[in-house]
Amino acid sequence: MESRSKSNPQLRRALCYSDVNRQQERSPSVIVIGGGIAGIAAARALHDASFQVVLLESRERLGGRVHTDYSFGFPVDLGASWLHGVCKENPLAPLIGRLGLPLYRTSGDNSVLYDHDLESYALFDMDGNQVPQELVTNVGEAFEVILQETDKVRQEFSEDISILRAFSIVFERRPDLRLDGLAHKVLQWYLCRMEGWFAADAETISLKCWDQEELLPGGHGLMVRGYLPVINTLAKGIDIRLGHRVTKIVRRYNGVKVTVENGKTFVADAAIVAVPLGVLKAKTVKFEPKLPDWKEAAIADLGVGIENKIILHFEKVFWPNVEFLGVVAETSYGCSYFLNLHKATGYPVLVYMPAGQLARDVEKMSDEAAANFAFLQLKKILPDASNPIQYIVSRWGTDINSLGSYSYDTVGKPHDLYERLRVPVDNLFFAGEATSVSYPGSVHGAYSTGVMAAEDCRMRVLERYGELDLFQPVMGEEASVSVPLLISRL
Ligand SMILES: Cc1cc2nc3c(=O)[nH]c(=O)nc-3n(C[C@H](O)[C@H](O)[C@H](O)COP(=O)(O)OP(=O)(O)OC[C@H]3O[C@@H](n4cnc5c(N)ncnc54)[C@H](O)[C@@H]3O)c2cc1C
Repeated sequence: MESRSKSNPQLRRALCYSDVNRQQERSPSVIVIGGGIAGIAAARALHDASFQVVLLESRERLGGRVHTDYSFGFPVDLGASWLHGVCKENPLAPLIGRLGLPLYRTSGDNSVLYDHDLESYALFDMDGNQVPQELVTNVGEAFEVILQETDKVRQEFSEDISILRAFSIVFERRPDLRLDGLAHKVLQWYLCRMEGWFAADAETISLKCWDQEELLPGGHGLMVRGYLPVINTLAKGIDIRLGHRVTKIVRRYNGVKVTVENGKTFVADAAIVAVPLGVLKAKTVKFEPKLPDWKEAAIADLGVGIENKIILHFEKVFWPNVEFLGVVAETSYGCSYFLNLHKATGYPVLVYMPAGQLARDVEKMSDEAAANFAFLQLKKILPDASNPIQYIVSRWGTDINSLGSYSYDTVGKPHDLYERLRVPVDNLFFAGEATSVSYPGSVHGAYSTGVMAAEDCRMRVLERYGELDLFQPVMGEEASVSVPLLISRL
């Protein structure tokens, strides 16, 4: 047979063709739904493990809640912009290091409360007077004591309550911790930043669970050139279909059938569902048979918060040379936060970041009104501020591709919801930030869930094929190459 094929090129071609065909028939296949960091990480891993992979993404762009915009002529992130955990243990560190992407560290602290070091705090009252640094530091320390006291409340109460309720119990018990005047407003600002971390208001954040996520060492670093290069690198060579909004996922014992908006269908051995929690909550993707009750309950019970960015581009810098400008107020709702991108990138840009109810209210405005609103907050502290020359407004809460910014624990719901969201259902695997038990609401957490779902899927599919040793493990050489991170503080 072999010698015959050598002597007859036509027959040899035919054999090769049928070999390829057979190989392709045998090659396990997976559909990845959602082209955010989690979906792309899963697709990359399975592609590298010789699976046939197709990734279906509803938008006309990749990245999801990683969205680097270049319309100002330089990169600005409308979604994620920090690497939380600037250290080699961060699962994204090898890739960021290899790409030589610089990071600007805003904080060396590993807490969820401080994404900026205390010395870079520049807070102002509504009249534009800067709050003395000593007061900012003292109130910061008082805030930590209050949180320690809330821990005692947590131990005593069998039922979960909100962070806000816990604060008022602490103030009833420890009147000495109550602050007045300017100090009270600074405290509200700290609360406002805490709400920003969860993208939710203090009256909805769970006292039992607020500090359950893990924090990597190394503090918080801004991706100076934006997050998109990470997405683009991971996506290289993958069969990606943009503008493919999935509407239905049918699972059978021998595979899955996925339907997109225009009626086109895709079949494969398994699927990885990496759409946001907000999209799952909205039930715009139908599952057949329906998802088990425990999965549906987890989708319903886990919270999804809103944080937005209003990015203001000015002709030149007219603000103080600090990492951020904060406006303190009587309530956390009234406080403001402007990230000074000029510090990290050299471009004259301020990013206003409302969260929770304020973010929801700002989303009801037109882009122009939202940009004006942000500018008015700035005018309160810098009356001579010149008008922005350009602006961009994000709408993560109402965008049908996200329907929220990131997940958080709401009052009275168990912390194991993240795990329940992750657990596969037959040949459906789940990935995305809301399935990350250790690092929910983050890019590196979402990335890890993609890699993990890919590994679970690979094992499951290959067990069925009975060919476990034929394919490479999903974590290939990339993970082992270590290049140090480029970290700066200008
Ligand atoms: C304003 C903001 C600031 C943030 N800041 C930070 C930060 O500084 N650092 C950090 O670590 N994290 C941050 N995060 C969180 C981080 O961005 C997310 O945790 C992470 O990007 C989520 O990735 P994902 O893959 O789980 O989801 P996504 O990125 O949302 O990906 C899901 C994908 O599914 C697609 N999709 C939706 N519906 C369908 C459908 N029916 N069919 C097909 N595709 C569909 C979406 O278009 C999207 O591309 C921030 C988020 C926001 C919104």
